Amino acid sequence: MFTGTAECNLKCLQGCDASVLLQGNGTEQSDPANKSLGGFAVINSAKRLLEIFCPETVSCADILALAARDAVAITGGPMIQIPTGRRDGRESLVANVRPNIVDTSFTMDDMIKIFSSKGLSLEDLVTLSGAHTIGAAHCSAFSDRFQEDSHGKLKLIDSFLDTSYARELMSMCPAGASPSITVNNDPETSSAFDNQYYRNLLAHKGLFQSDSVLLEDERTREQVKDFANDEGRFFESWRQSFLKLTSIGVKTGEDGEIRRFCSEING
Ligand code: HEM
Ligand SMILES: [Ca+2]
Repeated sequence: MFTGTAECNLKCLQGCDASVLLQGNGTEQSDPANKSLGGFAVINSAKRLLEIFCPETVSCADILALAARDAVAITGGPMIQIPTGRRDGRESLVANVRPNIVDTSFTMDDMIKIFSSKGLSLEDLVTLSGAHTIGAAHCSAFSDRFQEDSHGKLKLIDSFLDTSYARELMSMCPAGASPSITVNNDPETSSAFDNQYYRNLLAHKGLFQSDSVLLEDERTREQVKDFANDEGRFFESWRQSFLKLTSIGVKTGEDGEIRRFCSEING
């Protein structure tokens, strides 16, 4: 018991306190970076059940951390025991989002800065980026890495991207495509939590610029190779980094509250 939340993607702004679940004008959900977040209904219904059987005991921050933990295990990743006892925040401000999250256009130095401000190391950055072995992304998150010329031919903007992969991405995300289209983060095994993400990086098939840079930069290249060659090493590192991620700025004691509904603070 704690005595943070895996709002993965480092959406732990004032600590992992489920602030991202709060609805209303000007909350964190109003930032475009949070537009694609989903699963709120699942968290809310878990909370509703818990309130029936065990009222005002389990925080939304714990539910979120445990859900992220379980998502990894269910898709074949390591099962990790994590402490509980996080309390929920009472504040959620859109202005706090931008300064605290990594954008896909960030350089390695930018990423290091944000990660270290949360107590996360370079090794944590490489490890936690491995979450992109599952899930999907909207075209807008990577479409600036290539262009389609007037003859429909590929023009590579980011030369670090594999040409045939870029061509595939371009055909899935043609100019003028619907903004709701999504593409798998891991083109090989998008529903399996495995080390394929790192193999993709070696093949220059990292979907986001922020993924590719992990191979490009010599400070992280060896770790990428290591994880690509040895899934056990990735999983072991994941256990440690995930535990750190879910412990960032946890509220305990008199700090925060146990929300009755995850989408709103207690009255
Ligand atoms: C290192 C900086 C990171 C950047 C720049 C980044 C960026 C992104 C972007 C742009 C998307 C696609 C969103 C969309 O278009 O819908 C995404 C998806 C995703 N990210 Fe990250 N991310 C980062 C780190 C992380 C971390 C640390 C985790 C978890 C530990 C994570 C887990 C995920 C997952 C699971 C998805 C797929 C979501 C889905 O399928 O709906 N990411 N990320
Ligand atoms: Ca995978």
